Amino acid sequence: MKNSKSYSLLEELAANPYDLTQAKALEGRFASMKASVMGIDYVYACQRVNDDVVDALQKLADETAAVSQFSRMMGGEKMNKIDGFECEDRQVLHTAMRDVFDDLPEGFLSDTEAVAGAKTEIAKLKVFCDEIENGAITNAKGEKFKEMILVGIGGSDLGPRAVYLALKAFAVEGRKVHFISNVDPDDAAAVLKDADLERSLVCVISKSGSTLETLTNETLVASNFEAAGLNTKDHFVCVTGKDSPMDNPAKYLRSFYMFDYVGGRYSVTSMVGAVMLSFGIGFDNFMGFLRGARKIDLNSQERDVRKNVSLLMALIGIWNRNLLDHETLAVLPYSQALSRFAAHLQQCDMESNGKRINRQGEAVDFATGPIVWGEPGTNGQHAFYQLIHQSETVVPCDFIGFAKSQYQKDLDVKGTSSQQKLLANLIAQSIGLATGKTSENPNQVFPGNRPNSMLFAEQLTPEVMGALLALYENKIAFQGFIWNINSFDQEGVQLGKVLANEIIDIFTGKDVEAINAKEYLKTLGL
Ligand SMILES: O=P(O)(O)OC[C@H]1O[C@H](O)[C@H](O)[C@@H](O)[C@@H]1O
Repeated sequence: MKNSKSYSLLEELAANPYDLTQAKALEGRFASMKASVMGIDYVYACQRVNDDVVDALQKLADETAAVSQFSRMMGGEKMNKIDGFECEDRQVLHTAMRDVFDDLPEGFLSDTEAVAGAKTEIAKLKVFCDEIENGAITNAKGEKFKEMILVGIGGSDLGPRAVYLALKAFAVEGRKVHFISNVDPDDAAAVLKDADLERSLVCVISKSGSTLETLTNETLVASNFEAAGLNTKDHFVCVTGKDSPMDNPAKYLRSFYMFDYVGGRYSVTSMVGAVMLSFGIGFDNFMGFLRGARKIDLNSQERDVRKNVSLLMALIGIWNRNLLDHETLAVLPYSQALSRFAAHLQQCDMESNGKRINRQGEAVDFATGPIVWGEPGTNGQHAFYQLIHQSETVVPCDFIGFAKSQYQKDLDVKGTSSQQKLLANLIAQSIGLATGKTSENPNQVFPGNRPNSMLFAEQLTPEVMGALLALYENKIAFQGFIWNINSFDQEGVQLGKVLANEIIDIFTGKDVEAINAKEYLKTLGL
């Protein structure tokens, strides 16, 4: 990236980034610095960019062939690899999971085998949902199921949970979904205390079929069902990779499949999200969610960065990370329903781009993925906005807002509705962070030039949620393409697993060296 002509131009422009604090700095920018897709507006007027910077970012995208790499990814080229070294050497085809709408315009051609696999699983799921709905599948007493317990962790929990909470307003009447992810026994105990096991399905999700936490929790939950005299075969469904250690249809009421070319953190639009979401919000709403994601995949094929929203988000992120040297990204949804969206993006972004070597196995000499964090507004304003306004650390922010609430239950208090109060705070924060404020009192100076963007839609519907998810998934992929790193493996999680297994061996009395662990355990009295 750094040896491209466009990068040198960007470095020159970064020497004097647009000053958002100057008088009338924002005038006329909101309309001109806006890219829209599917009724979602991406407003970047409060970023420290001008047209010259955006033109240079376009050149960077072109020089690094970002959009053509995206099409090669969709077409099935093995993008998950490191040349010359042992690696996963896999295709990356999460976009094929939503390329299932024959009425949507043909974009880049998706890998046909992956699309066929997605359609097969979706058809299987539709039958399952109908059988649950019409009572063809019930518990031993002939009662319909009304709860589902999802057992999974990482990509088998974070994305599904974030999307379910985001769309809980569209929940099927009378149905509830619970989540068990942590191996901490209290996580399962709290759910099992509340759930009505007799009326519950359990959806065990593990792509590898070998994740310690999930296998442990499956056994723990199964023991509770058995203790209640319930046959797990009547209640447990499974989502795993074909032929994984968990692939055992005889053991489950139903088995659904995900594929090795769908990374865990990109798997919400595969059966990993589908089974629980279709139960929780209904199959049609799940398909609406998929449709929104597909429409973004089509928009992500635009070569013009002023029209390709996820590419524009990626490039502005690179401008902030590499040219302005800002280390983190705060995702601040002014929507309580998106309470776990930043948590999902932590895995999707940081597990994808928290890398230090490029796709040729060489150390990179620039920063890569940002530290992603965030909480819904207005709550965050009462927690960490002091730092983002006045500390020396500049935190670029992604605001997310909606004109209408999901439930449309509101009340005018002192002349404004709660939604209006929410939006007033959202827009005030975006402007305040950008323009800052001078004062004679040094303690009341707001330096401003805190870059931020706004993603804004009419309402958080299943389709808009699918679009939001894909905007960030595709942004992350574009950044990896431009940085020339492999965004699709996760070697960094292996060391912890190996060390944990060594300590588990100590607990089981096996004779292992593990000097550090033994001294640590002794110090802690364990
Ligand atoms: O779905 P599983 O195979 O159980 O994996 C669950 C998670 O395990 C690890 O943490 C991986 O780094 C994640 O990418 C994955 O989502």
